Amino acid sequence: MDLPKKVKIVEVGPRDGLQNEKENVPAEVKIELVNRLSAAGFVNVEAAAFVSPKWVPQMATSREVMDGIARKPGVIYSALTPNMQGFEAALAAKADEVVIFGSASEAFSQRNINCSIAESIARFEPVAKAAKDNGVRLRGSISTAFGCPYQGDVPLDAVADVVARMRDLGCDEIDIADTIGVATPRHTQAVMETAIRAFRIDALSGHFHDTYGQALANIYASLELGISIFHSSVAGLGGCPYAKGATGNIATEDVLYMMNGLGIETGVDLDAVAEAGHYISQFLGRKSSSRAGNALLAKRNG
Ligand SMILES: CC(C)(COP(=O)([O-])OP(=O)([O-])OC[C@H]1O[C@@H](n2cnc3c(N)ncnc32)[C@H](O)[C@@H]1OP(=O)([O-])[O-])[C@@H](O)C(=O)NCCC(=O)NCCSC(=O)C[C@@](C)(O)CC(=O)[O-]
Repeated sequence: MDLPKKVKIVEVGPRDGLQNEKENVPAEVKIELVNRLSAAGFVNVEAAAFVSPKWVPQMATSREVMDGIARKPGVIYSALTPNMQGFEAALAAKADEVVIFGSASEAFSQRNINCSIAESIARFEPVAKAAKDNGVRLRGSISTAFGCPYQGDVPLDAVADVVARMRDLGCDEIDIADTIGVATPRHTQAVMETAIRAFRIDALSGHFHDTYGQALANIYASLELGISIFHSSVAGLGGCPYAKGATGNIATEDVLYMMNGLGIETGVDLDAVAEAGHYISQFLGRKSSSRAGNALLAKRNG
């Protein structure tokens, strides 16, 4: 199959990327980051999570962030919402899209959202209905679709089951997430083919962490199947608080460099993203983990 000519990159750095930072990242820094990212051309930026601040303290500034960003017309600003309390907060903060986040592994579901998979779907039902009633886009995210830090292997049937449940809730888009970055290309294709049998291919996305350095290869393997939505984090920020040792998402700059080389349109300005990556890395006091981002900045600086 030919590779897609155009892909959508969902920038998840301000949420997935920063949620695990030990040091408090002030709202104004997050706001500046989101503004730089929307200016760079992303049509979807994951900016907030309305979750319990006891569970994920870094996301406690989500309302401030949503209130402070300069909204660019046409950009979808997304927020995670595990339950109705989160949905009400996201609605009040004018999120364009809410994300219900479940798991293909029972053990991870318990650690991450303190309930079983079946209980999580029951919690998502009113959120999904409220999203539809209020004209808010609904995205479903499925963690540990390729492996679980607590349970190990995750069967394909378990992924198919959660994709079907998210579909039946009315999700506009469904993310297949490699939370701990263990997938390899053929495994990626097996999981994605399973998801494609249960949901529209043009609304399925790949969310790859880069723990074992496989994320770009997994994105390429997904492109070969026709998947055309991918998540990534500027400067490769991130890690999940409930997946010890897992590194960040694949760096956005690296994905853009590959897409540009393949002649696949993204609508995003790689240099502007590299600058945004430099901005947040300087704030955090460490080097960006994006190879392409670092190479571009080194070239710029002579
Ligand atoms: C789901 C809960 C809330 C259940 O947590 P719980 O303790 O079972 O919930 P509860 O309903 O019993 O409520 C307990 C307390 O939490 C409060 N609470 C309850 N809900 C909310 C809310 N929405 N916003 C703010 N506060 C809330 C509630 O008000 C109460 O406060 P208290 O009376 O004790 O003061 C909790 O487990 C939680 O917040 N977990 C957060 C998990 C999380 O954010 N994980 C990281 C994001 S997922 C991820 O990164 C993976 C992804 C998406 O990127 C894809 C991938 O790579 O895999």
